[in-house]
Amino acid sequence: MVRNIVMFSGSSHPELTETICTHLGIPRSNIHLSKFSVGETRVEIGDSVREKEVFIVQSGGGKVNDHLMELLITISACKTASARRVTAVLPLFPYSRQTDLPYNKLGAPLARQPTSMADGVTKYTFESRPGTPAPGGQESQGLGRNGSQRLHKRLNGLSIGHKAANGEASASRPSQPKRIDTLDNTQSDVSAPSSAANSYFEEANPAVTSVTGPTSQPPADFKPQRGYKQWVAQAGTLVADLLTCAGADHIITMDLHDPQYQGFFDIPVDNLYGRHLLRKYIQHQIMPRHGGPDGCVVVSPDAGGAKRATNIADSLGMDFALIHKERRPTAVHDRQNATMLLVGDVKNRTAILVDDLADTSNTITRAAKLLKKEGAHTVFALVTHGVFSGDAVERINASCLDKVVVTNSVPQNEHVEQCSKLEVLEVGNVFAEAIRRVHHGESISVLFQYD
Ligand SMILES: O=P(O)(O)OC[C@H]1O[C@H](OP(=O)(O)OP(=O)(O)O)[C@H](O)[C@@H]1O
Repeated sequence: MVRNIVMFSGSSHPELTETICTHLGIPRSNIHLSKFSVGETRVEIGDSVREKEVFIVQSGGGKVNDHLMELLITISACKTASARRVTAVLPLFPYSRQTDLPYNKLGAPLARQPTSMADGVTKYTFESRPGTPAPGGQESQGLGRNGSQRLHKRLNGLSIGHKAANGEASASRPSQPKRIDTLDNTQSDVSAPSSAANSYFEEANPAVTSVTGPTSQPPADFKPQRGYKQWVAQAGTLVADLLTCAGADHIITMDLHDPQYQGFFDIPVDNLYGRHLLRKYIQHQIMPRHGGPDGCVVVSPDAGGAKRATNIADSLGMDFALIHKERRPTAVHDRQNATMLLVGDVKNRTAILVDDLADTSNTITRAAKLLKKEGAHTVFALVTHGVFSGDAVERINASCLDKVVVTNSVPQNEHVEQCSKLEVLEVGNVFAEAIRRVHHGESISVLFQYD
C-alpha cells in the first residue's frame, strides 16, 4: 500500500482507475463530475489534496474533447487546492496524432484572389495602393497636397547630386518603381512618405533601381501555385501547453503515436510501452500454436510503426515484413483512400500485424486482406489502443482478420460484446507499477525491459 496518494478518475475510464487502485491498495478518491445544462464541465473535488501527490486518470477516445476539458479543470482545481504534485495519467494520449501535418495538401488560402465589394471579383494587381509617390511625379493620394509638397521640398534639399534637382529627372525616368507586395486595397497611407523617400534613393542609386525598378515586372495574371500547404492546426503543441498551463507536473502515457511528442513538453513525460504486453502475447499465445518463430512473421501496417514491429520481431527471433501505406486523400477528412504494398514474405505463415492504434480499423482490415492475398493463412492484429470509432467493430467482424488483440487503455467492454474476434489485455497493473515507482522516486525503465 502506498501513502499520501490521491487518485482521481475522469469520466473516460473509471474501470481502469479502479484496477490501478486495487493494485496499489488505495481507495479511489472522491470527485464529482457533472455538466451545466449549457454543456460546460463542472468539477468538484471531494477529498483534501493539500500537500498530497495527486494522480488523475483520463484516457483519450470516446468524447475526447469533453474528457480533455474535464482533465484540465481537475488538474487546475488540484493545484489551486495546494496539491504538492499533480500527475496526469493518460493511457491513450489525446491529439497525439496531430503533432505534424497529416496530409500533403495542394492549394493555399493565401493564394486566393481578393474579391471586391462592388462587383464580386476584382482583377488582382501588384500595384501599390496608393501609388508610390516620387519627386516630380504625380501627387500621392495619401500624402495630400501639402504633405507631398513638404516632402518634395525636403527631398530636394538633400545634398545628393540628383538630376531631379534641375528638373530633367521626371522626363527622363523610364517608369515609376513598383512594389509587388501589396494585397490590400485599403492599405494605410502611413507608408507613403517612406516609399517616396525610397523611390528617391532608388533613382539616385542605379543598383537599387535594378532590383525594384522596371526590370522586375510582375506576371500578367496571378495564378495560385501548386505546392503550397493549406494551414492545418497542429493541435499537439496546444494540448501539451494546455496541460502544463493547467498545472500538470508530470505525464504518464503509453505508446505515444509519435514518441517525439515528448519533446513538446517541458515537464517529465513517461511513455510506457504496450509492446511489452503484445510481445508476451505473441510468445505465449501465438508462437506455440503457429509453428514457432519460423511459422510466424511480424508485420507493420505502415512505415510509422516499423520500429515498434522490428523490436518485437528481433526480440523473438522472427521475420519482419512491412506494408507501405500511402494515404492519398481527396479531401481533408478522407482517411480511407490509402494504397498498400507488402514488402516481405508471408506465404503459408501466420502474419501478426502490430500497430499503436486502431481508430476506424481501415488500416488493419485492409492490411489483413492484403496479407491473405499474399498467402498468409492466419492474420492476427495486435494493437495497443483499440479506439474503434464509428463502425470499426463491424468492419473487423466483416474482415478476414482472425483475431484482434488490444489493451484496455480505452474502455473495451462494449466492443467485446459486439466482436467475438476481440481479446483484451489488462494494462491497469502496468500503470499501477509506474505510479508506484513515480511516487517513490524509483526508476521505471524496468517496465520497458523484456523478460
Ligand atoms: O484505424 P485507422 O483509422 O486506419 O487508423 C490507424 C492508423 O492510423 C495511425 O497511423 P497514421 O495513419 O496516422 O499514419 P502514420 O503512422 O504514418 O503517422 C496508426 O498508427 C494506425 O496505423
